[in-house]
Parts: sequence; structure tokens; C-alpha cells
Amino acid sequence: MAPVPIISSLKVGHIDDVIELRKTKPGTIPQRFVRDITERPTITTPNNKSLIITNHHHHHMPIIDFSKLSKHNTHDDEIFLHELLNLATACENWGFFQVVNHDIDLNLMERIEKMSNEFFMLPLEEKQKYPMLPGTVQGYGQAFVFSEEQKLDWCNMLALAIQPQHARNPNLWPKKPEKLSETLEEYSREVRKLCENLLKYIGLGLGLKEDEFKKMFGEAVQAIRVNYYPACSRPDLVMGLSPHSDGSALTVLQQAKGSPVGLQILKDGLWMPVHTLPNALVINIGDTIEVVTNGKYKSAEHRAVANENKDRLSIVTFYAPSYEVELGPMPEFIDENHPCKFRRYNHGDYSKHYITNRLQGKKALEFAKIQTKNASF
Ligand SMILES: COC(=O)C(/C=C/C1=C(C)CCCC1(C)C)=C/O[C@H]1C=C(C)C(=O)O1
Ligand SMILES: O=C(O)CCC(=O)C(=O)O
Ligand SMILES: [Fe+2]
Repeated sequence: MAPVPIISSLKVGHIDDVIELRKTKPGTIPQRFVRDITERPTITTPNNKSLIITNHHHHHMPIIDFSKLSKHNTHDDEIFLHELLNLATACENWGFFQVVNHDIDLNLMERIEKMSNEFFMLPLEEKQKYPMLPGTVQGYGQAFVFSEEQKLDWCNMLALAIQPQHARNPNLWPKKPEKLSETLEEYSREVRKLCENLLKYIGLGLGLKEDEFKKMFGEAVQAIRVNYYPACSRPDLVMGLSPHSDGSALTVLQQAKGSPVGLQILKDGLWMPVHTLPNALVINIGDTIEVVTNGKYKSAEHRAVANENKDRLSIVTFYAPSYEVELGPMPEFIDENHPCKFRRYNHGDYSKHYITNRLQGKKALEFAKIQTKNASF
């Protein structure tokens, strides 16, 4: 069953719509959005080279050419094996990579960006026909707000369950712009195929059977979240999206054309901006893959920052196991040097735990951790 948390006693206070704030009071940042000094982001701008933290890294996030995997799918093909190794290295060292030549129609990617932008530009009353109620994760608004004291993200989102069908709330699917809902469907079908294929190659790269994850995950849960980050007069004071790892197995992120850099990942203790690569999709390993590989592949912590001059749109797909499945580290990844780090649990329970807590780095994963004195994560 889909976890549908209705926490009726939640008191979250008034949540300003950030798109409206930017429209009506462009220079104002309500106190609820101003982060404590220790939580403020590092912002990189073209004129602010001293803060460019990529200098600490001799290379950028890995780029995987999907066509080298899909079009050379004979396992003794050198091109295939070389890209499979690149993929495995990206998963192990970064937990993030960009995919090019992914087979998703570029026109479909453009259409979903255009319609999503149109949706966010509708009058507030129209968008509020699909409200994300406190304690829930579907509809339009702000997610993961559980108290009046909690700082708010500089972001509005539209989030919807895609699969299984019974997790959907049809009342929350926008009727305007007219073609948005059917485009979300078409896009989600394509992204689902990409996730299935990526999991096949990730499995092969780990020395597993190609259908290992497919069998393990059952009828996968899929959700879409479209994030809109309006420009902000003081991006150094606010957070676009709080630091977190994703509760999914895999996440696929499309950064809209023309959007400024906004996504940052925590790499070797430093926040590193992810540059936009035309037509590429950003993929990240979620908590599920960290658990089943016993931490060999880790879900990377990431966040989004706002930009002073430009709005930013991202389209995010979460692909996760069925709520029914029980998960835990696979025996292949446990030995005397790699003791079992996670307990077995039901993924529906994990989802519920994830969505009923605020985003706080990798804290959600503590749900599954076995606390031992010697465990190093
Ligand atoms: C705002 O929502 C999220 O950020 C989010 C929620 C995803 C979901 C829906 C919108 C409806 C169906 C359930 C589900 C929880 C997948 C994040 O999703 C992460 C968290 C978990 C767990 C996951 O699988 O992806
Ligand atoms: O907008 C982004 O770049 C990050 C989005 C994200 O991390 C998420 O929606 O989980
Ligand atoms: Fe994320």
C-alpha cells in the first residue's frame, strides 16, 4: 500500500509561496527563509571566483554515454565493457553521474520544461487547486514542513505519484496547461525505461545478474517532482532545497535549458556545483542502492541553491522498489572486511519514515543502520 501520511495535528504556520513573494516583493526575504549562519550556502557566480569550489576537484562529475551500453550490448564488446567500468566507477566514487545519448526524445524534454514553466507561471489560485497539504507529498506547494519553527526552502514544487496507479491522487493532476498531465505521463514512461536499463547496467557492473534489481524491487514505485526556484535577491541567505539524499533507488534529474547552476553535491566534504550539460540527465544513487550494496555505492548528499538573477526549473523522477518488498544488504557485499551495515526492512516503512521527517542530510538512512562500535560509514 502507498504510504499516505496524514498528520492531522501538524502546525506549520503560514507558508509563503516563493513565486508570489518574488513577484510582489522582489527584495524581501521573510525571516522563515533566512538560514542560520551555519546552514547558509556557498554561492558561485562568474564574478566570485574565490568561491569556486570545483578547484579542489581535478575532474567534473562523470559523464556516461548511454549509447555505448545500449547499442553495444554484447558483453565481450570493448566499448561496452569500458563504459560499464566508467559507470561502476562513477557509482562508487561519486554516487552521481550525467548521462548523454540516453534515448529520451529531446523534443519531449523540451515540451515538459515548457509546460512545467507555464504551470508555475499560472495565477496562485489556479495552482492552489492542487494543494500539497501539510504532512503529504503530492500536489503543489512546499514538502517536508513539519513545524512553525522550521526554515523554509526557496522553492515551490509540484509532486505526483506516477506508479503504482493506486498511489495517484487524480485530483492533484493539473488541468492547466492543457497538455501537462499527458506530457507527464509520456515523459514518465520514457524515464521508467531509462531507470530499468540503468539498473541493469549498474547490476552488471557490480557482477550481478542483469535482472537482479528488477526482481528484487518488484513493481517499482515512481514519482515525479518539478521544482521551481525563483531568483532571490540574497541567495547567500536562503536554501533552494535543503541538503538530503534521495530515498529512492535511482533519481533522474533534468535541469531545464537556460537554468542557472543550482544543484550542489557534497563531495569529499565540500559542496560542489553541478554544471548544466545540454540535453544530459543527471542520475544519482539513492538510499536503496546504498543499503542493498551494503554501502559499496553510497547515496550522495546534495542540495539546491537559488540564483540572484535567474529562475531555475528542475524535473526530478524518483524510482524506488515496491512498497511491499523487504530489503537488506545482499550477501555478495558482506564479508569479514565488510560487516553488514544495514538491517532488513520493508520499503513501504522506509518511504513512510522518509516522507514524515524533514530533509536533513543523510539522517533518514539511520532508520536502516545497524549501530555497531566499529561500523564506519
Ligand atoms: C515531495 O516529494 C518528494 O520529495 C518525494 C516523494 C515521492 C513520492 C511521491 C510524490 C508520491 C508517492 C510516494 C513517494 C514517496 C515516492 C521524494 O521521494 C523520495 C523519497 C522516497 C522514499 C522515494 O522513494 O523517493
Ligand atoms: O533541483 C535540483 O537540482 C535538486 C532537486 C533534488 O535534489 C530533489 O528534488 O530531490
Ligand atoms: Fe534530491
